[in-house]
Amino acid sequence: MRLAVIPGDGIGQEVVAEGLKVLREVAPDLETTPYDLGAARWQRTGELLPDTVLDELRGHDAILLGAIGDPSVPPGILERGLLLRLRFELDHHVNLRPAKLFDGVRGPLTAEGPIDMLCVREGTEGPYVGNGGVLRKDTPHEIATEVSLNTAFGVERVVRYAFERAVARPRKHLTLIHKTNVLTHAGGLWSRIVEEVSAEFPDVAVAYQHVDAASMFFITDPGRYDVIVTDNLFGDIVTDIAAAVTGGIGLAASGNLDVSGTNPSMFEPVHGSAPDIAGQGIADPTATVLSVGLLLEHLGRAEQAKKVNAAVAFDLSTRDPQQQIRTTQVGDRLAALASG
Ligand SMILES: NC(=O)c1ccc[n+]([C@@H]2O[C@H](COP(=O)([O-])OP(=O)(O)OC[C@H]3O[C@@H](n4cnc5c(N)ncnc54)[C@H](O)[C@@H]3O)[C@@H](O)[C@H]2O)c1
Ligand SMILES: CC(C)[C@H](C(=O)O)[C@@H](O)C(=O)O
Ligand SMILES: [Mg+2]
Repeated sequence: MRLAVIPGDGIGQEVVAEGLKVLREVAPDLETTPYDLGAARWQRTGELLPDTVLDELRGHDAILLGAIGDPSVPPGILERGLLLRLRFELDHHVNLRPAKLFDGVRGPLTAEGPIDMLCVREGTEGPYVGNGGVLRKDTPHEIATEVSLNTAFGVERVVRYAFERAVARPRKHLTLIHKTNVLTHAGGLWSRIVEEVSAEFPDVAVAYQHVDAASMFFITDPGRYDVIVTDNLFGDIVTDIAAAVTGGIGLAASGNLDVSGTNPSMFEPVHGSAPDIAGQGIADPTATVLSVGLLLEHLGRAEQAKKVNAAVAFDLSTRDPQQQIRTTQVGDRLAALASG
């Protein structure tokens, strides 16, 4: 099996090195090919994602990505031209983001009790599609639009995936998060499709919350959530909140999935390139290592994934929260634990 590796920018480089350390311990047969994509390549050559590289990536079984984005590049160039282009071209319609409070991890909340949610964020539509523009530029009457695109096809496939995940979990509970009281066109489509698909999953209890109220409950009562399904932008925002309440963005893993299996799925930490700490060796690589766990699970290597997840769970249960993270030390420890 072949894995493409895109370390990308900032701490992406640092955390991917540690993710690979762990991967090599549990899956030494996985062949890895590094790809130099990101700010440095763009600065050097003006290239973001050449078509030839995209074609090569398609030939892999999966992709591991660190982070994309750099302060030296105007906002959006790398994010849209590289990261989102990968997600769109490879039809990563499910952006899967688990958020679990591991034993031994103290979140910032006073609320007690387990947190174990699985956010199914739509990945190829919504306001992310670039459907907009600017009129009367540089006048006092400038108008900017960013229109959210929601197709019945796109919503149905992500909603169906969320139900399939929910029915396989003990609580069998699914929450749709949207803003149907204001975004009535898109919200109406999402609500209707959830209702329709729910008829095929009578064992799954369905709840609905507006995204503003949900953002509050993520902090006051996160234990109420099991599986969540939501659109691309709401999903981006609530998964950073979910990460914060489960110990921080350094622990949050994700998978961008083409559920049909036509294209390679891509696994990455939820966090970005963190320019504020890049190069200091203090980024937590755990989110990347957990993303490696998701990747192995996706490739049907459940035993190897279990080793990775168990290594993280043990390490987190024994970490001293007062001690400053050293990226390479965490990676070394996780690799040693995973190999045992
Ligand atoms: N998937 C991605 O590649 C991705 C995701 C988010 C942001 N970005 C990009 O990254 C750049 C920076 O964005 P941002 O600052 O809004 O978000 P960010 O996630 O990079 O950083 C937010 C905060 O979290 C901290 N942080 C992030 N990851 C950490 C880790 N592993 N360990 C410890 N602390 C960590 C950072 O130091 C920072 O204080 C931007 O260019 C943005 O577009 C990329
Ligand atoms: C960098 C950006 C395009 C990306 C997103 O919004 O999806 C990031 O915030 C994420 O969560 O992966
Ligand atoms: Mg985000």
